[in-house]
Amino acid sequence: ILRGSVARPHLKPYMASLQLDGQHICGGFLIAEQWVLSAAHCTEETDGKLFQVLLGAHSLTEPEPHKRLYQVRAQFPHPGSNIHNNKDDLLLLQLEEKAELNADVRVLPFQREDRDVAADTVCEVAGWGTIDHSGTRPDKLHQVERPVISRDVCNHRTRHDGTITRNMMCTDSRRKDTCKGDSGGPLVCGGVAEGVVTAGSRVCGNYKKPAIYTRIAPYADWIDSVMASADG
Ligand SMILES: NCc1cccc(NC(=O)c2cccc3[nH]c(C(N)=O)cc23)c1
Repeated sequence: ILRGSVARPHLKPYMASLQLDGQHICGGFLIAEQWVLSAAHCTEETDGKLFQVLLGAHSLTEPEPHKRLYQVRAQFPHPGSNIHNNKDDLLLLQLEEKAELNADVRVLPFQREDRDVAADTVCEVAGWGTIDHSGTRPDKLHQVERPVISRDVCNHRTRHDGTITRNMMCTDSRRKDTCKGDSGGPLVCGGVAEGVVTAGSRVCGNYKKPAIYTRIAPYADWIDSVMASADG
């Protein structure tokens, strides 16, 4: 998160850190007791290894009362996701067991009504992604508020030039923005997850490249079917 602030500890109890060998790779969030939603692109450099999921954390390194690292039973990238574009950039992770819910570990509801969030709506995004252009990685969760921009503005020739589909949404990226390592985290508007951070053009903090999110509502049926099929 560029030019945001340190989040209030454990006030975003749905936040997950997807890790490999103890290193934060991507964000994610708890959508059910045994399920985390993130971005499919996060698996690009994992060489087929399964993530571990850290829940209940504010600091990535310090001991905290309800912090716990969960093993992942299975990962389900959306079948339409691919390395060449941002389409269907969603990843479902089934935890090895149900997460223990408490004050620091909570499920975040996601939007099921497929209707665009109005432009200028101020939403919030959090993550342990890089906090400056030198690529400094924070120990503590950061957050930033960003206004939604319309798909027409985001698709302007000088911005994302028509690549933003109706399954994506954008927020203004002038100065304050998401960045490397924030992918997979939720864009929260009015207490509901409306989008999932996608790296898009990988650029951070440049107003010409607004941040891109995969809208969740269009994928509610896919999410429900994967959870139902795997839960048995
Ligand atoms: N503001 C939009 C936004 C949201 C989330 C992430 C990103 N930017 C990256 O993720 C990124 C940036 C720079 C080098 C990079 N290399 C790699 C990589 N996977 O090798 C990713 C990146 C941008």
